Amino acid sequence: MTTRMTTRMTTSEHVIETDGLSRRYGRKLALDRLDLRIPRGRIHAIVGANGAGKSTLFRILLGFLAPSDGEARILGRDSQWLTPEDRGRIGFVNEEHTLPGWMRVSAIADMQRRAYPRWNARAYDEVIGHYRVLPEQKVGQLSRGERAGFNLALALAQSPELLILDEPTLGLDVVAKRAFLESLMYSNAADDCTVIYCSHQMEEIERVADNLIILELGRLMHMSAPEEFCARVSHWVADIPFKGPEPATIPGLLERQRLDGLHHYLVLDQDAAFAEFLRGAGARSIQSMPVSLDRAVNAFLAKNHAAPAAAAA
Ligand SMILES: Nc1ncnc2c1ncn2[C@@H]1O[C@H](COP(=O)(O)OP(=O)(O)OP(=O)(O)O)[C@@H](O)[C@H]1O
Repeated sequence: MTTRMTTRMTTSEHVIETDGLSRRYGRKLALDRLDLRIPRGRIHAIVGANGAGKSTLFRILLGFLAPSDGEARILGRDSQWLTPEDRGRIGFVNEEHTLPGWMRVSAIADMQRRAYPRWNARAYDEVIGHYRVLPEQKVGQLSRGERAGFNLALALAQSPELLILDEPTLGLDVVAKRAFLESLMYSNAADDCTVIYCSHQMEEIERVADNLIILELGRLMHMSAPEEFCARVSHWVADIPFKGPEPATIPGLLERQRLDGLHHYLVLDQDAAFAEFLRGAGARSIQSMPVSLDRAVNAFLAKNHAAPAAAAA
């Protein structure tokens, strides 16, 4: 009795739960004992370098791939045993925007309306209204941006509890990307569901995400509000004669550069004591400044820094 109650409570709090989730492809470990809890509500961004394991994670969560070890639950269900009803509670849009090119927009929308009992025509109209998509057009005739918008309209009209967007704007130009983000951010339907947004586009993450999840080599490296992550990374500029300190001795070093005779350091988890370190290395002047999310995440990923995961929000 107690166990069942606990299970139910956990499922209402988290849309995604993985415990020791691993996935091997031959000798390659794509997910490495991943423990991830994504709370219900809001927009969660998953970022990671190429090969970090994001697509593998989604494929397991959607039940298309089996774990090698561990467990994955989505909306409280074991991802390997999803029923059609469970799947109806999950919307999924990826970069391929795979819909039959020969079918008309109106025919697909009708088909989806019949397939999903909680079909929300207002949400569909609201999102598709951002695009110049005509009902009589065939999917194959739509531009990439229109196809992305059409997919988003279909996914949101399904009234999903969870919407997974896996690089939805890949290959779109700046105008189409903006249209996609705006139609997502201003959709009332998106307010009612938890969104998981996977992208390499940091400016998109900056605009939409309430929670930033960083994966690296199949492991959880960080999870917090984006601004909290930004606060972990600082940029220091020091006027140090000659070479400056040895990289291996610089605490938290992510990235260093020498520009116009000044030493620039991007460091992780350093406070005022870092100025002391630079002074000790012979710095005559020191300046510190905040960094953008884009720079912070890119430097973090490039460094392959083995920081412990922050506590789940
Ligand atoms: N079918 C497969 N067979 C062998 N190795 C695979 C297979 N699919 C993925 N991998 C490997 O698993 C690792 C994780 O791949 P995955 O596609 O999940 O990463 P990703 O984070 O989605 O990358 P990207 O950002 O480039 O899409 C990679 O090293 C990849 O080479």
